[in-house]
Amino acid sequence: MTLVAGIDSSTQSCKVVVRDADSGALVREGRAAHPVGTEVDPAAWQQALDEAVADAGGLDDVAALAVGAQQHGMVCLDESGDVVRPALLWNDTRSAAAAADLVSELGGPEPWVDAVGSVPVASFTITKLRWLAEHEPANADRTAAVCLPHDWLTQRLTGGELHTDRSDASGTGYWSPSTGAYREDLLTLAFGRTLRLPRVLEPAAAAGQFRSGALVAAGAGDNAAAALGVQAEPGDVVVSIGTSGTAFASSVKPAGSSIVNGFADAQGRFLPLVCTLNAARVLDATARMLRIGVDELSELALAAPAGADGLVLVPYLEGERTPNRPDASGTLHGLRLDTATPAHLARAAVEGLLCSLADAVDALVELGIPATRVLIVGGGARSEAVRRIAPTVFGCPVVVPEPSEFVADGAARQAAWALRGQIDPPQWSALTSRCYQADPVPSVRERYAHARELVLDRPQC
Ligand SMILES: Nc1ncnc2c1ncn2[C@@H]1O[C@H](COP(=O)(O)OP(=O)(O)O)[C@@H](O)[C@H]1O
Ligand SMILES: O=C(CO)[C@@H](O)[C@H](O)COP(=O)(O)O
Repeated sequence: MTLVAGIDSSTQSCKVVVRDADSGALVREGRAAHPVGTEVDPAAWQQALDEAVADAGGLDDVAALAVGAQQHGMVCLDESGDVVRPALLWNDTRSAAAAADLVSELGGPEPWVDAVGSVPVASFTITKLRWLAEHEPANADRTAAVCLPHDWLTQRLTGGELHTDRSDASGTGYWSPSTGAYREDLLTLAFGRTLRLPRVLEPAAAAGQFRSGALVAAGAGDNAAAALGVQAEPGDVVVSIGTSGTAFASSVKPAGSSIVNGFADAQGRFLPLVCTLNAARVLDATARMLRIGVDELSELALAAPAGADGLVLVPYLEGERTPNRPDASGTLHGLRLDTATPAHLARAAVEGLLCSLADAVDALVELGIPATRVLIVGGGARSEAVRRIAPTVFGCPVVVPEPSEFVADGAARQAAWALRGQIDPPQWSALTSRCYQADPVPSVRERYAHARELVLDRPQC
């Protein structure tokens, strides 16, 4: 049996899967936690990767591997390749003002969509570089190269040059998915000068070799890797409920708007995507407030009536990216004596999270992306309440594949593809999934849409 490994270095943890290159069957897996926070020393990712690899029984017997990782994070390197400062992650909103400045300096949102497929918000690397130039000039001066989490880890595995792939390059704000070229003029606009950038590899290319001799494939941003992992079909919109909430679909043409990020995918196509900052951790936070676990939260939510008798949670607990409200806070509307119960709060949390993701799916549909099926993946998809309430909010049946580490799975599938050198990725066994159906309850989204406009920004401290 030929083995391949896939790595998911995501916001909260690092996961490793080892699979059969031909059938995709899972052979073994491992994981390790990442530090909390939106600013992380990349050495912590390396340490978690080493622990997760050990937990997965090592990689000595794999023939190829690839890294999927959280998108956008800014890893600055000096002339010797050493890290200049802790990486700023995709969910760090300190560069929100820099993002607004950059949008206006280029003449508004449309020129950005034309140039790089997306309008940069605080998540995008380019806005973090502007922030660095403005707030930490000494660190900016020391910076000779910039790369993303998957690029950095890939380089640590190969010991060679910096490489990236189309999907992660498309989240920087200085690479165009339409032309496949860097926009060093935009990097210069943001940072004042250009920097050494990773070489952008085609989907099935190799970045180098691991110390064991195994092939290291190009890797990808985590959402593009998940798209490879779920083997989505045309008409499928994938909704991922991890630390971030994302809705995305594969597209043969580039597609972006002021709300939809026009990313590239990991198969030579495109991946229009909408991302929110608040997803599975909305459930974690609500469970914490109620002093219960997420399984009990799910039971409570299912015990309350649809619409929670008018209690609405707008879940902007980390500010928000879509809509672009970096300073917003979460808000609870409709509190009355009868709705002041744990079950109502649990229901409002699940419905609020799902309403924000239904808005994300709508933004894709408005751009002409077909949504025949909605597939739900990510840690939050393990919640029975999420699965059963989702069709009432989305207004359509939802398909939930048997839980798996889809980002790591997609990275493993890419590794098998690069190893075999075929035109298309290998077709692995179809996923087992379950379809959830329920009557839509449109009033839930209507009330949420009203409440969404009423959130307050966090007070300045
Ligand atoms: N049964 C569950 N119900 C609700 N949330 C869950 C459940 N299992 C895991 N989670 C949540 O999923 C999140 C992790 O999901 P994951 O997709 O691995 O995130 P990421 O890739 O961003 O690190 C955590 O916040 C965790 O609490
Ligand atoms: O910023 C985005 C997508 O644009 C996020 O989806 C990150 O890629 C983080 O992903 P998770 O850790 O939540 O999987």
